[in-house]
Amino acid sequence: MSAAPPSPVIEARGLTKVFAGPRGTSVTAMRGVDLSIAADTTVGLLGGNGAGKTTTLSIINGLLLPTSGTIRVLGRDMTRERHLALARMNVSSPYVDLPHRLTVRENLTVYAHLYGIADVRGRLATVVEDLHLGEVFNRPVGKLSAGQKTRVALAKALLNDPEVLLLDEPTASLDPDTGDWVRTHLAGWRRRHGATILLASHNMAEVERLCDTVFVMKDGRIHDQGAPADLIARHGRQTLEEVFLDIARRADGHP
Ligand SMILES: Nc1ncnc2c1ncn2[C@@H]1O[C@H](COP(=O)(O)OP(=O)(O)OP(=O)(O)O)[C@@H](O)[C@H]1O
Repeated sequence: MSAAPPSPVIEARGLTKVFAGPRGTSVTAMRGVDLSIAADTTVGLLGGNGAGKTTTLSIINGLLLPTSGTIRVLGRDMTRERHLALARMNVSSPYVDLPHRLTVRENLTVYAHLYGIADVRGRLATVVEDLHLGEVFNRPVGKLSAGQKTRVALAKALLNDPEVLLLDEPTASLDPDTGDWVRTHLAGWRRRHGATILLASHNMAEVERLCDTVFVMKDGRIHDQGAPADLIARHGRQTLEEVFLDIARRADGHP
C-alpha cells in the first residue's frame, strides 16, 4: 500500500478578497483563488500590476482576512490560529520598511527577540556573515543603498529559519549582479533547509530560474499554473515572458 501524499504546506480554497473603495465602491482583488503548494519547493506568483499577488501573500501570512474562502499554512487556519504558524514562517516585502533610524544590528536584534531566538548574538553573527552585512552592521538602515537594504530585509526574514518564506519582489531595484547574488543565496538556503518559498515577481528570468511551479494571476484569478518548462511548452512559446504576455494580453483574460 502506498503512503498518502504529504499534505500541502500552503493550501488555499476559494479565496476571495473584496476591499471597500471610496464612496461606497468596492475592489475585488481576489476571485476564488485555489493554491496547493508542496513542502520543499519554490513557487512563483506571476501577474501584472494589480493582479492580486500582494493581497494573496498578505492573506497567506494572516495579515489580511479573506472575504470568503479558506487558507491553511503548515496545517493551521490562518484566519483563526495564525499565531501557531507564524513562528515557523517569515516574509520579506519592499512595502514593509525596517525602522530607518535603527542600525542593522539594532533592527536584527529587535526581530531576533520578537522571534524568541535563544542565542541572539550567535544567530546574528551567522546571518550577518551569510548575507555579507559586516560592513554595514552598525549603520542606520535609512542610510543604506537599496541593495544593502534588501540584504538586511532578507537577513531579518531568515533569522528564524522559516519553513515557509513569502517574498514580494525579492530583487526589485537591485542591479543584475546583486540580484543574481540574492537569487543564488535564496536557492542555496532553500535547498539546505528544505524550506518552501512563495515569491511574487515581475522578473520572468528569476521565476524561470528559481521556481518549480508557477501560478499566473490576472484580475484576481489563477489563469494558469505549472512548471515553467511545461507552461512554455503548453503555450508553444520560447520563454516564460512570452507566456506571461500571452495571458496578460488575452482580451477575455481566460485561457
Ligand atoms: N487596502 C486596499 N484597499 C483597496 N484596494 C486595494 C487594497 N489593496 C489592494 N487593493 C486593490 O486590489 C487589487 C490587487 O492589488 P495587489 O496589490 O494585490 O496587486 P499586485 O498583483 O500585487 O500588484 P503589483 O504588481 O502592482 O504590486 C488592485 O486593484 C489594488 O488597487
